[in-house]
Amino acid sequence: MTLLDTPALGRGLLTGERYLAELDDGRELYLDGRRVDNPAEHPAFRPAAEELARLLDLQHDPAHRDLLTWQDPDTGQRIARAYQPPRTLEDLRLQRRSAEFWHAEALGQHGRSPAFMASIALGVYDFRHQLASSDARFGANAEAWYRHVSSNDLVLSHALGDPQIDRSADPVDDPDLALRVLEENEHGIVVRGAKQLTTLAPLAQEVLVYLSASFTQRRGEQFVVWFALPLNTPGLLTLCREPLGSSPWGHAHPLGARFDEQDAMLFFDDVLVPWDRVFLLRDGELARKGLGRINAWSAYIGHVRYRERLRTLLATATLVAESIGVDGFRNVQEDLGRLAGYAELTEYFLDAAEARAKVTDSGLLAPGDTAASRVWSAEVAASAVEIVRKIGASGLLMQPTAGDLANPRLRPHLDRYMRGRGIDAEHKSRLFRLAWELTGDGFGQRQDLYEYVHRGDLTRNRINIYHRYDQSSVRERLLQLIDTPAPEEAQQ
Ligand SMILES: Cc1cc2nc3c(=O)[nH]c(=O)nc-3n(C[C@H](O)[C@H](O)[C@H](O)COP(=O)(O)OP(=O)(O)OC[C@H]3O[C@@H](n4cnc5c(N)ncnc54)[C@H](O)[C@@H]3O)c2cc1C
Repeated sequence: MTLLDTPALGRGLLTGERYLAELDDGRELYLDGRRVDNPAEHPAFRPAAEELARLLDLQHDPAHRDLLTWQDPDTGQRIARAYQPPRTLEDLRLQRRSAEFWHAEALGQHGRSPAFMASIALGVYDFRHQLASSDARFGANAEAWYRHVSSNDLVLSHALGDPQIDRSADPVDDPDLALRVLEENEHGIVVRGAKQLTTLAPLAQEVLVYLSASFTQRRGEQFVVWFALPLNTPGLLTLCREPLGSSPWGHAHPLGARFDEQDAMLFFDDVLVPWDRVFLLRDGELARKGLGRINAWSAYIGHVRYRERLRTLLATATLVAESIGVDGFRNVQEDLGRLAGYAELTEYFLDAAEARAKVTDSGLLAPGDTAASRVWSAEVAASAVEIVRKIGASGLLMQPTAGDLANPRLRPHLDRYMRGRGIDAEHKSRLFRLAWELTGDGFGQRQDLYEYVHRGDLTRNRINIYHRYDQSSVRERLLQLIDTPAPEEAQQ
């Protein structure tokens, strides 16, 4: 059956159980040089997969179902809220509230929540008429794929970037530098190459492959392609990075243990992409135009997550400050105020995206573009983390392990000298380890790097804002002022 025959009713909302079972799909997944048969059963992936499963189950909880899901009036089927095509401001705000719920549960640590990727699938659906203008089949494919992923509630990942081999070279001269279309045949296109860094790929069901802005401007049209594939497609290899979620030293790594989404390199070993899964081919202009369009909702959902991450950093910094009695000092309160200001600003940006929402050519309501807020988010990310590190200082490192706390010879010393203000040594060590996970250890560093780069190249984003910002009226006024003699000059 091709995607175009996808029935209007899929298998419906995922349950945690179905999600975990479907990860056992025979995909070619590698960790540390070894093939992983089933990520849901592997100790490096299981905790994060189970956390996703727990959150997916909340969609079925009568207490949350109406917020997290939407009943499609045409089919009667419930789909995840993020897959709902929004037509009114109320629809958009419900998507925001639903994402707020998920990201509050995940403390802002899920960059690739299913909702984030669902909103990109929604963007592909919204852009279908433009895709059809390039090739009628591609518009129909985009619509069928959206129906397939939304009605089956699939967990998705996305891959945009080329492998980091030589950024000064052109793929036309060395085709390994970018994923390319090797041939077109009656079944589809055959692609060869790699994509660098696809978050959640080991725990997702499908990957959407497209291009970031700079890569759409390349010379060879064979490098311009958008498509989607299940992660168990023959010839598709997924290589994981080193896991960051577990520690040999036991207690209190609550974030890494639950939220290490994994990042992966994808190798396409002459992979056949069936025609019904191709959305765009050899059209750089359209790919460039499409990037902002298909990410309109994900930028909004991504901002909801960022707000929650800032709120988590603020609450952690406050708890740490209180636990060592520095919360009353002016300089510490100033830093906490700076963090609180960041969190508050993210809320204004979300309100602005709603206030500037526009109806697209397909009739959906897309959040307004607040590109400057995305640049700002990357700019302040490091300073938000820095505040927690500054307040926690040496305590972020020097905490007893579970073994230390269980040692009767050490324990009296720990209780006496490693307690905090009003808290015992064990609670303090758990709190500070969480703060270290957020801001210092491998997991924290990964989250920090994510914050800096995941919105795309900061330099390019700043240049884009500069180019599109309308300065004409103030320029005009300044030029008039320069050309008009000042009163004292006129009298001379
Ligand atoms: C944790 C994490 C998760 C991510 N998740 C995803 C994901 O799910 N899907 C996905 O597609 N991507 C993902 N990314 C990739 C992310 O989008 C890229 O890291 C980002 O776009 C920057 O690209 P790069 O890492 O290849 O850096 P490069 O492009 O290699 O840049 C390296 C440095 O060189 C500079 N540079 C590069 N080219 C030029 C040039 N032409 N002129 C001047 N300076 C230049 C850059 O500014 C930068 O400082 C993720 C990245 C991280 C770290």
